[in-house]
Amino acid sequence: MAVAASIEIPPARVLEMQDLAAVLPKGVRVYLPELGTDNNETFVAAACALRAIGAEPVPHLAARRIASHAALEARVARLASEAGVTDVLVLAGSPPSPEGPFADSMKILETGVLDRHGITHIGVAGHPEGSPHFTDEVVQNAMRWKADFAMRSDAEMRIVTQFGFDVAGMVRWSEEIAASGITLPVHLGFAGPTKLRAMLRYARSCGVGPSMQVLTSRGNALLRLFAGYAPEPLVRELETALARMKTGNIAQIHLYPFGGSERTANWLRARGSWPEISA
Ligand SMILES: NC(=O)C1=CN([C@@H]2O[C@H](COP(=O)(O)OP(=O)(O)OC[C@H]3O[C@@H](n4cnc5c(N)ncnc54)[C@H](O)[C@@H]3O)[C@@H](O)[C@H]2O)C=CC1
Ligand SMILES: Nc1nc(=O)c2c([nH]1)NC[C@@H]1CN(c3ccc(C(=O)N[C@@H](CCC(=O)O)C(=O)O)cc3)CN21
Repeated sequence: MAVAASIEIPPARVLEMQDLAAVLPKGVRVYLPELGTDNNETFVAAACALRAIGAEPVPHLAARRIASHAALEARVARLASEAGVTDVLVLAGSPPSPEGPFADSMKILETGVLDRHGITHIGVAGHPEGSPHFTDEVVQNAMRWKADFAMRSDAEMRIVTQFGFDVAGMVRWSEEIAASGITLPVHLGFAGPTKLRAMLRYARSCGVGPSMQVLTSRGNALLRLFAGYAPEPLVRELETALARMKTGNIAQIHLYPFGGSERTANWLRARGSWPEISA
């Protein structure tokens, strides 16, 4: 069976899209990344547009980009009250040093602000292949902290991973965290079908490194130089693995289209990852 999928589309792009309802099915989670370029107005408008077609807006809250407690409160309050947002993804965010009082996702979670505004679902980041920005120990401690927070919190939490290309590694990592007692569902990140050049540029800027070797070793199937990058073989490989897995923590996949939102959406629909979820 086709694995279910969510998608990530920058808020400004959501507002530009001509016929959202034709591109996105009801019930699908649409993450709104914080790229440091969109203000509250744009985030709220994009979340409202998604809500209006029956999709589930999931704005990112990037800790390092939030200037103050008041700014955090204002963003969450508006998203919740004006767009009915109940689901967010809390991340460190890209800046190497914080712009305000929040250095990491934990600092946001512990404010209680999400709870106060009726956020019932929270995603946090997972890093199956580590990151050049921090050590494995740092990321493991963070994962443990997030799992402990999930036990204290009323919100339903999940792990959303950075995109990668090494499916065997992602599956192994998911099994390892389950074995270590972290029972949160995992949504595995993949780059959507897009221009090769765009995908490579983002992989570089997002610090996706080790699993890039899979791309070169798998050659033609993934990297069709003229057609671009196609994730279908990786997602097929995941579906085969899922059918055999004992731990059931891999709940779905999350797509990063990097400029190819419609293309990613059309591919997900065509492959059966987007059955229409009735309201
Ligand atoms: N959908 C998306 O946009 C995704 C983005 N990411 C990115 O992965 C990075 C890590 O984020 P999280 O796992 O949410 O971290 P986090 O906020 O959960 O923090 C975990 C630990 O890593 C440290 N840390 C995080 N970023 C750091 C950096 N740039 N330099 C040094 N230490 C750092 C924190 O201080 C903390 O100890 C962020 O840049 C985030 O934006 C990861 C997954 C998905
Ligand atoms: N460490 C890290 N930092 C990040 O900023 C980051 C990650 N990881 N992981 C993935 C997410 C998703 N990111 C992005 C980055 C750019 C666009 C973006 O600007 N898209 C435009 C232009 C695309 C193009 O290059 O053509 C769009 O219109 O979709 C979307 C998502 C950045 N993200």
